[in-house]
Order: sequence, then C-alpha cells, then structure tokens
Amino acid sequence: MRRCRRTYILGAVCLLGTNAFALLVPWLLKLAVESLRNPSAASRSATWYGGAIIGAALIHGVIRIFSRTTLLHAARRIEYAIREDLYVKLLSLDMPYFEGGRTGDLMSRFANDLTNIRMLLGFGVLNIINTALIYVSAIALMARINPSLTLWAVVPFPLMIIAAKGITRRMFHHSRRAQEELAHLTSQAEESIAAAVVVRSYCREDATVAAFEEIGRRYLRRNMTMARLRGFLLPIMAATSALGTLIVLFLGGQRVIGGAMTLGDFVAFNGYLAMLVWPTIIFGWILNLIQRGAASMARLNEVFDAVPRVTEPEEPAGAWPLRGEIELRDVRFSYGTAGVASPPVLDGVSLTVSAGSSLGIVGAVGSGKSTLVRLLARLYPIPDGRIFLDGTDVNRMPLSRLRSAIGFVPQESFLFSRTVRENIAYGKEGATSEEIEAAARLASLDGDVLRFADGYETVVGERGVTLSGGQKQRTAIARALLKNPAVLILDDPLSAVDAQTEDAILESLSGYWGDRTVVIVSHRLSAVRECDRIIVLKDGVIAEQGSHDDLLARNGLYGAMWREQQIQREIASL
Ligand SMILES: Nc1ncnc2c1ncn2[C@@H]1O[C@H](COP(=O)(O)OP(=O)(O)OP(=O)(O)O)[C@@H](O)[C@H]1O
Repeated sequence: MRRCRRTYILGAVCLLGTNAFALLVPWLLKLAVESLRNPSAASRSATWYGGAIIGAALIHGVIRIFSRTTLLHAARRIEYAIREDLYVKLLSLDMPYFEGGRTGDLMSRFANDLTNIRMLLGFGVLNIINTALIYVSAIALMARINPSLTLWAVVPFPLMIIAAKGITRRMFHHSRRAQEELAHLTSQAEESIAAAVVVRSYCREDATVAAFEEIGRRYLRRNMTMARLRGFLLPIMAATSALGTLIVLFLGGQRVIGGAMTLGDFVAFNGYLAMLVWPTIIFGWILNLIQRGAASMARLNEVFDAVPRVTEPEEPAGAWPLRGEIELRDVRFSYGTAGVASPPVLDGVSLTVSAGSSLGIVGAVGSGKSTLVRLLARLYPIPDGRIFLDGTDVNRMPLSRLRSAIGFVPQESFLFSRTVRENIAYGKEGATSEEIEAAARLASLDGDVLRFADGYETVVGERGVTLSGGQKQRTAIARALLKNPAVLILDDPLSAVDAQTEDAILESLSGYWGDRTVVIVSHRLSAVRECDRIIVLKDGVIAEQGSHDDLLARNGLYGAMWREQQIQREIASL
C-alpha cells in the first residue's frame, strides 16, 4: 500500500473531482427550476442551466473513468507485489514449515486471499472514499437547503448501520470459515490428482469422491449462509433508504405546499438524497469486502510472520571453495516442533569424513540415515557446534554457499514437468548441452534418453510421471553431478533399479568421485562396499563402523546383513 500511496492520493483527488461535478448537477437543477418559475429573478436562463447540467455530467463521467482505473490499477499492482513477496517468503521457509500437507492451503492463499485483498484495495477503497465524500458533501448540501428536513431524512441511517454491523459480523465469521473450507477442498483435489494411481489401484474412487463431496458440502453450506445473510442485508439497506425518501416526500412536500421551501430546493434535496441511496445500499457490501479482506490479510500475515528455523548466519564464516571434510560432534536430533516432544531420531552421532573420501551409511529402515544426510545440507535446524564442514560450523556458513557446495540427491527424486534436458540443467545455471549430456552419461542415463522419441527434449510429465523410477533417479543424479559439488550426497539413489544395474551405475560413477567427498546411503550393502568407511546406524546411533572388510571381519550387524543380502542375490539370480 505504501508503494502506491501517490496513486491512491491521485485516485482520491479524482474521486473528489468526480463527486464535485456529480453534486453540482442537483444544484444546477435547483437553479434551472427556479429560473423556470421566476425567469426575471434568475441570473441565467433555464436553457443555460440545461447545457451546464449536460456539461457537468460529461466531465463527471470522464473523471469517474480516470478515478476508477487509477485506483483499480493500484490495487492490481499491490496484488502483484504481495504475490511476489509471498512467493519469496515461501521460498525462504524451511522443510519443517511445509510438512503437514499445506500445499492446497497455501495455493488457496495465493488465489482466493489475494483476490479478496485486491477487491478490498480496489473496489473497496474506491467505494469507501466515494461513500465518505458523498455522505459528507450531500448531507452538508442538504443541511444547507433545509437542516430540519435533513435530520428527518437521515433518521433511518443509524438503524441501518446497527443492522449492517450485526449481519456483517456473522458474515465475517462465515467468510473466514468458507476460506478455510476452500483451502481444504483445494488440498483434497490436489492430493487426489497427485495420487491418481493409488486411488485407482485401491479402488478408492467412491470414497475419495465422498470425502471431496463432504468438504464441498461444508463449503457450500458456509457460502449459502453468507448468501442468506447478504440477502438480508440488501433489502434492509434498500428499505431504510426508501424510508428516508418517503419521509422527505411527505415532509418536504408539505414544506413546498406551505411555501417554507422552494420547488427548486425540494428538487435539489431529493437529488442529493437519491445520491445517498447507492452508497447506502453498497454499504453492507463494503463492510463485507473489509471483513473478507481483513480475514485474507490475516491469513497471508500468518505466512509472512512465519519464521524459518533454518536461518542465515549473523556472522558468516568459512573458506571457499570447500574441500569437503565433514565432522559430526555428538549430533542429536528429533523432528518435534516447539512444544511437541518427539523421540530422538539421532542420539549422539559423532564421526569425521576426510575430504575426498567416501562414506557409506547403512542400517535398518527408520534408523535415521536420511535424517543424518538432510542435516548435512541444513535442511532442518540443528544446534550450533554439531556439524562442521572443513572445520566451520555449518550454521555459520551462508546457506547458498553451503548448499551450492553440496550435491544432494534425495531418496524421492523430484522432477519438474519440463524436458529431460531442463531437469538436468536445473543443477547448474547456464549449463551447456555438452555438460548436460556428459552428466547424463556419468549417471548412465544417456542410453535411455537416446531411446526416447524426442531425446533430451522429451517432456517428462508432471513430476516425471512418464519416466521409470530408475530413469527418474538417474535424472536426479545427473542434475547433482552437473553441479560439480565438493560433497555429493546420494540418499538411496538407485533403489528403483536391480542390484546388478546399481553395481554397473556405481562403477561408472566412481570414475567421477575424484577428490569429492561422497556420502552414499543405501539399503543394499553392495552399493557402499567400495566406500572408504561405512557406518551402520541403529536406533539413531552408530552401531558399527569401518571398511567393508573390517566390518565383515567383525562379524556383527553388518556381517549378518551382508550374508543375508548375498543369499537374496543368489536366490534372485537362480
Ligand atoms: N519429516 C519428518 N517428520 C517427522 N518424523 C520424521 C520425518 N522424517 C523422518 N521421520 C522419522 O524419523 C525416523 C528416521 O527416519 P529416516 O528417514 O531418517 O530413516 P531412514 O533410516 O532413512 O529410513 P529408510 O531406510 O526407510 O529410508 C523415522 O522414525 C521417521 O518416521
């Protein structure tokens, strides 16, 4: 709003002008009537006043167009700026904020709440200024013509305001609830579309439709209540303003007949009273706009006020470029948010990975492997003095630098609904075709891509739906390789391919490791066999660590897992 203050001032000045000309019309009408009744006493002829009325009405129309476009454009610009700010804010928020299925809710804030705010700042502000100007000036002019009749004419107004306040308070409550229901509806629709395969394969179409209908019904009920309330509001407004007109016709008519008021004054008085009718009728609508706009602003402020728990350091530190030495000191972590206790996922993990070496992380399902690697990239908040890269606390490294030094391939690879080439190129701004294709070759993706009809220009569909699981994973790996990071983290990156293919891909990839630090999380021990060091996580602690041979010789957890997987492999190859 502050950014468009000048435009709003200009719009308000235009509204002042447009209302001045609108108010001039009844006054000219009064003079025209008086000139007709008593031509000798009039300074101008009735024809002159007729021309002046047409002129005033024309100027009023032109300035009106200008005032409306000025204010409505300002509202559009503010909506645009808020949308941009909201987007930037969302991108600044961290993983904990987005967990808990907020997508639909956030989408509805982008769509409905922004529309409500634009309506308030555009039509709302326009009508608030307009109403205030018309009320003040029309009532002042009416009082100038006949103060006592003015008092009678405005008698119904307090009644109207009390009724409007009561109804709009209830409308506000229902409006907010309706916006929340719409957010649920959007979430539900989005989730069902994303999970179309699951819905069909479990034959849950009917149940999904029923759940959707239930939310839709709640949304409909809220809107019906709002419509009912609005339905009450309009007749109440119209009836009270009609009451004012009736009073003026009766009392004003008596005054004219009694000679206490001229016919010209009576005509002008009615003209001004008629000007109050529209602002009075839309008074409730404006209140509704204010209520909706306030509710929407409150919902947007919830996002703007959200504080990311992963923040930029106040005093950044660290030498660049990074070599890739990782150190963890007694790392403890749980996913619980403030005030909600949750069991520790990592319970005192300490280890050092020297730059250029490789670390394999294995362990049972849910033992904390993914959590550990997510913390390296600071995707979740961690206390100071726990994780170090090249001797610098990661909390003190600028996030952009830290993350650009880390190539992270998460367990569930996310592809954008663009081409294969664009998906890989996401890893490096301005990457050349040669670099993209070299990364694809390293990730053993090139053979698959060349079989696609459009090669690298193949559009992968939403979230890569037209690719196989293994192709998606390798595209995500190619994207990370293209980034040329000092630390490469692969979180179970080849779970969708068979063990032999995984071996072949990792073999090809090992030529790329060079002096990079590589961290591989895997359920298949064969994937980490070549790592310099392997840790076995169990219930959030390092249960065993060493090289593959050390761990086999120890004949503990790792040894047992290895033997089990070897037997499975042999059975599978029969
Ligand atoms: N975002 C999250 N919010 C809350 N709890 C989580 C979250 N992510 C993981 N957890 C919990 O933390 C524990 C460790 O999960 P993590 O994904 O680190 O295990 P993992 O060893 O990688 O498992 P897997 O082998 O299945 O990938 C699990 O109990 C899991 O339920």
